[in-house]
Amino acid sequence: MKPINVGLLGIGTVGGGTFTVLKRNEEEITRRAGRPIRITTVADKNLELARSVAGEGVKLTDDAFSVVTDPEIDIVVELIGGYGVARELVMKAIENGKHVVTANKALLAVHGNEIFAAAQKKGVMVAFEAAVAGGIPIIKALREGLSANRIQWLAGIINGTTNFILSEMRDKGLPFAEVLKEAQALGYAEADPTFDIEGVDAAHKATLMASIAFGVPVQFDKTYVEGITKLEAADIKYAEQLGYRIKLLGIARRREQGIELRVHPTLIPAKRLIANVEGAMNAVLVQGDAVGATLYYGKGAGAEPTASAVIADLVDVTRLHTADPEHRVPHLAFQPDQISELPVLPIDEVETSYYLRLHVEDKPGVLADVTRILADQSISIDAMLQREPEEGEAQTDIIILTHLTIEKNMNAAIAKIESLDAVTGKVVRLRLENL
Ligand SMILES: NC(=O)C1=CN([C@@H]2O[C@H](COP(=O)(O)OP(=O)(O)OC[C@H]3O[C@@H](n4cnc5c(N)ncnc54)[C@H](OP(=O)(O)O)[C@@H]3O)[C@@H](O)[C@H]2O)C=CC1
Ligand SMILES: N[C@@H](CC=O)C(=O)O
Ligand code: NA
Repeated sequence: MKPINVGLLGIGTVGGGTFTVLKRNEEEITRRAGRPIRITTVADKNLELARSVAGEGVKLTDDAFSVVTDPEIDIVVELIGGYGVARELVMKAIENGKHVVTANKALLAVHGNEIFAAAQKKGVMVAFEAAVAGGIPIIKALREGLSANRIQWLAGIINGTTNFILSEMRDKGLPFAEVLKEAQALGYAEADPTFDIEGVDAAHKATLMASIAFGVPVQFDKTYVEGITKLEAADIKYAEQLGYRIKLLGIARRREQGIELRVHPTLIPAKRLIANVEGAMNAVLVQGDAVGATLYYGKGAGAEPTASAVIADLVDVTRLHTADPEHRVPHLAFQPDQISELPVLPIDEVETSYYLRLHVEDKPGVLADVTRILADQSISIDAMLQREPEEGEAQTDIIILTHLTIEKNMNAAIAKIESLDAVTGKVVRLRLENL
């Protein structure tokens, strides 16, 4: 059968992995797709590197635009990354009637509405399994496997770099900067690693999952984002003492008034499966009304795990490209004319439990003042831990875990607690989910 022709843009970590796996498993992939999938052209800025990965028999160019306009190319695989040239290339590819496969979550989280609308109009597919949780087929699960369900919430460890950093810091006591360098060397980190450590990459992925789960437009600008750079070793230690682990979670939850969409370090009970996801591994929990809780676990970054998702998309697109565009699974799972208006709630309206660390003077009455302030905001306490002050020490830490409350009530309580004379410095506040 006539091969389907693929143009690959960017032969770095994921592009290289895609090339290797496609070649290694060529026979099985062909049998699954129904026809050979051939990368006929590769565009990369570094032609020497491209030649060393692609070998002979593949056309090489440093002009990616010549690939997206090439009439011989059926599918464009965009693995350059970023919002700049990648956006122009994807839009141009769509304009030229090419299907697109991309791992670029940043691009889709920011420009997804425009890109999916253009693809829909042109009758082409934009497939992006690799963009969320790398090799884990979470897009497939959300778009197709769980289509009978009203999805209530999802929560995931969806950034391998930060999970790797948190694991190595906790288990080996290594410093942040050293572990980040290792994550970069292993190919996990984004070109700009602040995207990883400041939670932006996880927010891109959470944004995409929320749109598919709830049938709302892609709204990265409404997502609350907090990374791991302000996390302190003391809080990781106190959390452990109270039976919790801290993970950077992407959370999307349906509430009556709207959708919670947030990324932040989160305390999770240490016994839960998701609390034990270590290193660069990813895991996503999805709660559907019919199926209950489901958990997806695997490698969320790295050359071949991500290539696994890119190639699965290539197989899907190869199978479906002759199908009537109206009868394909919609990009965001719901029919485009039935996208919901349900708003994304501001962080002030989010409902969660909290971990608070207060640095206080060790004198009578402080605790009574703090508990009164919390009670005034209708916040009830679940657990408390007070560190015994060392010999001669005048100050100590109090750790408080609360039951569910609304973020704005917690903000008001924290402001009042910080104004107490006996409380020094800022109150450390982390969110806690009893998933
Ligand atoms: N690495 C991972 O584990 C994962 C990555 N992703 C996503 O996959 C995409 C690719 O990531 P990754 O492979 O890690 O990135 P790399 O930086 O390793 O690869 C990108 C490649 O594209 C090349 N490139 C840059 N600009 C152009 C251009 N204008 N024309 C042609 N080639 C160009 C780069 O060349 P040069 O180096 O010379 O600039 C490089 O070889 C990103 O969107 C990323 O977010 C998704 C999941 C996991
Ligand atoms: N930088 C990302 C790569 C995959 O999306 C991560 O660390 O998870
Ligand atoms: Na995936």
